[in-house]
Amino acid sequence: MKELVTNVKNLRGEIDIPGDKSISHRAVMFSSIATGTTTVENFLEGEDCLSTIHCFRKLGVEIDQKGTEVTVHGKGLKGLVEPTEVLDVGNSGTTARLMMGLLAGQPFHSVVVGDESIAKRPMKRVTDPLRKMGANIHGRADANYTPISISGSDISNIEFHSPVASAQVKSALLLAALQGEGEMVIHEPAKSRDHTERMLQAFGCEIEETGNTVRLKGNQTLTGGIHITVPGDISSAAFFIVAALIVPNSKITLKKVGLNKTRTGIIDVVEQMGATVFYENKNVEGPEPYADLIVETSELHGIVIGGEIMPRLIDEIPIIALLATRAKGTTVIKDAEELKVKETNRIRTVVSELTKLGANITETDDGMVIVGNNTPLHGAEVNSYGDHRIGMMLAVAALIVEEGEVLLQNSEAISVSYPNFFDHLSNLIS
Ligand SMILES: O=C(O)C1=C[C@@H](OP(=O)(O)O)[C@@H](O)[C@H](O)C1
Ligand SMILES: C=C(OP(=O)(O)O)C(=O)O
Repeated sequence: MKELVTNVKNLRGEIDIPGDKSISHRAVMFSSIATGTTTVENFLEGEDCLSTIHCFRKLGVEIDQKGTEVTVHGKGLKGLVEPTEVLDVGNSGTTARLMMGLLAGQPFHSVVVGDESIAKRPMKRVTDPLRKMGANIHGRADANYTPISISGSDISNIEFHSPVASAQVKSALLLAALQGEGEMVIHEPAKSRDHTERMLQAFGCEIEETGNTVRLKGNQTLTGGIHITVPGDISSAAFFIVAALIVPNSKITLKKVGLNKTRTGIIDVVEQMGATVFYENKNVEGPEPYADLIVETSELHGIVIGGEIMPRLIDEIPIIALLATRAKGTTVIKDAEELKVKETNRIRTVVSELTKLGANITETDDGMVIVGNNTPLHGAEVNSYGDHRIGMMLAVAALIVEEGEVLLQNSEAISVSYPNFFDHLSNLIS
């Protein structure tokens, strides 16, 4: 149980936001299946990305990791070896699903396992289209849940209309398709993050993105020997963006935050609610643009959040819900069913834990309704339920609790995506 800092007077200073989790996973995966030695800078040392490194080591890839610097000695798509142990993805849905796509086309047997939370997360969204491409996959509930076993087979590329806007599904299919015959075409109902597409191009692959559709020809090779700079994770920055907006008299700078358009929904939302985010030192030269963000305390009003923006801010909904408790009027979050299949059912855990702190928040079938008006928050015992984003949201909520103490159970989950979160937070508190 961790006692959280409460009743903070202001936040000041700057933070180097740790590397983007989605890009760090992909940097290790794609450099492992590329030729040559690739170096990665500002890799996220969170547990999820370390799980990806462990899995690729078990597939015979030599990877040197010293803090945020990683060197991957690529094996090429045909150089991976059959693992003699299970591939443990820990708490990482991204690792599980992307690995399934890659392993579907490899000429060996492998087993993907994860923790208690992973064992409840749906894998059919990947299994079903992969089977249509010829994959041989078995697991609990017709391969919906881990442990999942995969016996590699010949892959034929298909045209697929994904029922969900999910970068994990899209990326898993692209990893299988790289090894397949013919052209793969994936249509999504809304555009999901496109880090895979950008990184495949950096490794010399040809991929076409038009609207919500991607096209990739099979039998391509990845040419490594490149250097990848991972920008700061906007999903991690989001906790400090909101903290600065809601703690009185605050002004902070968040350094080198990734600004890929498929991820910046949080900035659109805070601006629609009445805040301004200022940019400095913009860098648009590499495949992933980034800039320093300056955020200060702001007056906010409630809005409706739903539709095409959802994939652009899906991981930020817990912290947006907290922000909405500080806005004038009501905020409605809809079209957020995907939150039910994350590390926890995030609609339920956000509503239950913010209710314990005194917020006026109600669960709906596809999201939540928050009546803001600066409802005072009070002390309580709360729980992350092992979900890193719920833990960080609650630590930010505690900052504005004026009376009583806030105790957080399962705070260690935060190291999944932001191991030095509490150090960064205390650096901003004078
Ligand atoms: O591809 C990725 O790196 C991710 C995609 C999203 O999941 P879905 O693809 O399930 O929407 C996101 O929630 C997750 O944190 C990371
Ligand atoms: C949903 C998340 O990650 P994953 O799906 O990789 O477990 C997240 O980081 O919020």
